[in-house]
This record gives sequence, C-alpha cells and structure tokens, in this order.
Amino acid sequence: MADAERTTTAMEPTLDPAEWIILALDRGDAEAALALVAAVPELRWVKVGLELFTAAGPAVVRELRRRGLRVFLDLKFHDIPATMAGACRSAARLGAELITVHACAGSEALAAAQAAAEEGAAEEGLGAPTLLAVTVLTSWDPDRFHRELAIEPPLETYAGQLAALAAAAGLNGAVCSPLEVARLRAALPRPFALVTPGIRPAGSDTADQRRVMTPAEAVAAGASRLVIGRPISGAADPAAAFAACCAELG
Ligand SMILES: O=C(O)c1cc(=O)[nH]c(=O)n1[C@@H]1O[C@H](COP(=O)(O)O)[C@@H](O)[C@H]1O
Repeated sequence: MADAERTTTAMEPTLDPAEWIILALDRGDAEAALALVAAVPELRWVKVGLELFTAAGPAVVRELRRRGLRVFLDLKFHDIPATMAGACRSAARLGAELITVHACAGSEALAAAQAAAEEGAAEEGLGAPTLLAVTVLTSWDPDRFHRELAIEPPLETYAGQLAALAAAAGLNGAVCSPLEVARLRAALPRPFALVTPGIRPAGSDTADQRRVMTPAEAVAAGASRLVIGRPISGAADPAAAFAACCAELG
C-alpha cells in the first residue's frame, strides 16, 4: 500500500478473511522470517516481535514493508513517559501501523506515547499508527495471575480497567485474550480495536497460551484482528494452515 493512501486507522472493517489475520514472525533471524513470509503469499499483515526485532532490527521492518506487507511492531514498550514517547515516535517513523505498549505504564505514559507516535508518523508523511495497549498477557491463567501478582479483581475486570485506561488516554486499541473480547467490546465499541492473540484452531497445541479461542470464535466475540503464530508458522505447510484459518473466517 502506498504511504499516501494510509490516511486512516489501520483497523478499518474488512470482509476479506486474509485481512483479519496477523502472522507472528517469531523467528531468530531475518532470513527465516522472510522465508516464512514467502511461503504464505496471501499474507497481508505480519507481526515483528521481540525475538525477530532483537536479532534483525529496523531493517527487517523496512524489508517487510518493501514487500508490500503491513507491519505490527510488537515490542510491548513499558517505561517512563519520555522513554515510551521516544520509542513510539521511532516505531511510527519506521512505518509500523500497529505498535504495542503496556497499559500498566499508566495514563501519562500512554498519552505521551500516542502523541509521539502521531508526530513521528507525520514527520515521515505517514498516517498515524494505532497504538495497542496490552492488557493481561494471554499466557496468564487466572489462578496463577492472582497468586503471583496479588491482584484482587477478577482477571477480566482488571483487563477491562486497563483497556478503559488506554482509551481514556487517547489510544485507539488494546490487545486482550479472546476470552475477554465480548466484555471489552461492550464497553469499547468499534472503531476501538481489540486485537487478540491466544488463537488456536480446533485441535492445535495451546503450548504456553492459557486463554484461547478458535479464529471463528474470536471474531464472533468481537475481535478486530487475530494474531496467529505457531499454528501457521509451525505447520508443515504454512500456506495451507493460513488458508484453513481464512476459510474458517470466510
Ligand atoms: O502482544 C502480543 O502480540 C501478544 C500479547 C499476548 O497477550 N499474548 C501473545 O501471545 N502475544 C503475541 O502473540 C503471538 C502469539 O503466538 P502463538 O502463540 O504462536 O500463536 C506471540 O508473538 C506473542 O508475543
């Protein structure tokens, strides 16, 4: 997509199932990530996370964009307001359309991050990215969450509180488990984006994910986009696994 066309939020509604899926490129080097991308020609969205970015840096983001892909830069920033702002400015200047920050950094940091992301994108002549506030990671199970973090409210109440905090700070989206989407969606109507990892097609290995749903269930519950990694990237035929997820949504 030409940069000049990117004038609105990345989370516009879509009827094309391939637009719903963001493939997590959790790979230790750029070559492996680009090989995975090449194996799934129908891909529109990719996610560059901590593993790939730490190994390959901004160059891999530029290369993915050069190949026409839309990039979710998932570095889950969590820091003081000035540092959050600087990191989000840099991420926006790279052309990432979705960027993660931790909601529990607080409203001052979130507002600073949002303003800086908008400025960074504008400096490059790009549309503003959507900052996504991470609520409660999908790898937490509720019992362990309460025991280890000593957080009293039910996990879904806490996730809702963090998403509302992000919305009040001016963010346009959050990351949550599909199990919390319906509740969050009721409080935060579209176009607020609810992006859900923890997606597992029926019968696939949950691995370290604890709060999961199938692709169709997550969309039916109100998800804006689905992040899917290992069920596609770890499949013998990633293109077929991607197509199966699309078919489930179609
Ligand atoms: O921010 C994320 O993308 C994220 C948040 C979260 O709560 N849980 C979560 O799994 N993720 C990411 O989503 C992807 C899920 O990958 P799979 O479990 O392989 O489908 C990984 O890249 C995680 O870093």
